[in-house]
Amino acid sequence: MVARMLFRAVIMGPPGSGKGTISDRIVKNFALKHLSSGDLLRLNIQRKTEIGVVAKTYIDQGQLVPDDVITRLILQELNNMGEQNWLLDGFPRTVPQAQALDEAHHISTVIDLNVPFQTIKDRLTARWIHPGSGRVYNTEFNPPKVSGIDDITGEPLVQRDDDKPETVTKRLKGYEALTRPVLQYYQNKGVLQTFSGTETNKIWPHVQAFLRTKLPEQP
Ligand SMILES: Nc1nc2c(ncn2[C@@H]2O[C@H](COP(=O)(O)OP(=O)(O)O)[C@@H](O)[C@H]2O)c(=O)[nH]1
Ligand SMILES: Nc1ncnc2c1ncn2[C@@H]1O[C@H](COP(=O)(O)OP(=O)(O)O)[C@@H](O)[C@H]1O
Repeated sequence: MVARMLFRAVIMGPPGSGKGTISDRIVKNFALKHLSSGDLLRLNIQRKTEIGVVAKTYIDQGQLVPDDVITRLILQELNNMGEQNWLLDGFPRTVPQAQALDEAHHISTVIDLNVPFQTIKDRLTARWIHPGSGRVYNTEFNPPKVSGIDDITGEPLVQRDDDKPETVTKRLKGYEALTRPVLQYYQNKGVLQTFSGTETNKIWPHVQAFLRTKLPEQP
């Protein structure tokens, strides 16, 4: 029997580069499961789990959560997902995380969103999220139908504590120091696909065309 090739992909890019927005479009067009480390951490914070309490102290400071904490959380979640195609968003963010992921799974594709930092700073102050689902809005780019209210549930939207301008600057510095080397790591493995631009609507068709070469599109 021939084993079915599973699609195991990662989407990377600085905070606010559009990983969540593009992941949503990917999930709507292709059959795969999306796992966002940020959403998972925020869920743990909301539920006040042990991991959530620890993670919050780092996230609110604009720092990365320690490698061992996030790696355990994500690898466990991937195990629960079993034999499915998946897209990991926000993990790995350091070389040790990428190495730990490699030991557990073969990653065939890494989508890198290369968006200039100035573009990002402007976007993040206008970001609003629905904490229950992780749905993301932007007061300019994709505003909710009713200001401050989630389109689907009617529940209130919130701004993320870590989207304050000074915290965003810290997160971007952390990205340069700790996450940029991960791009090199995947480049060396020959799996990195970089998509550059300042607008999601212009980047998305290129990502979609690329994925069509890898996965069947859903009707
Ligand atoms: N102005 C503008 N905002 C965008 C664009 N693409 C995404 N956004 C918004 O920018 C913010 C960051 O996007 P998100 O997908 O959350 O990025 P992530 O942090 O990489 O997951 C959100 O508020 C999005 O709605 C775009 O092309 N233009
Ligand atoms: N792989 C990870 N390693 C360490 N910390 C993480 C990781 N993923 C998320 N975090 C923490 O959660 C915060 C929010 O993550 P995320 O929602 O992915 O941010 P963004 O979408 O803006 O890049 C990060 O700033 C970081 O503190």
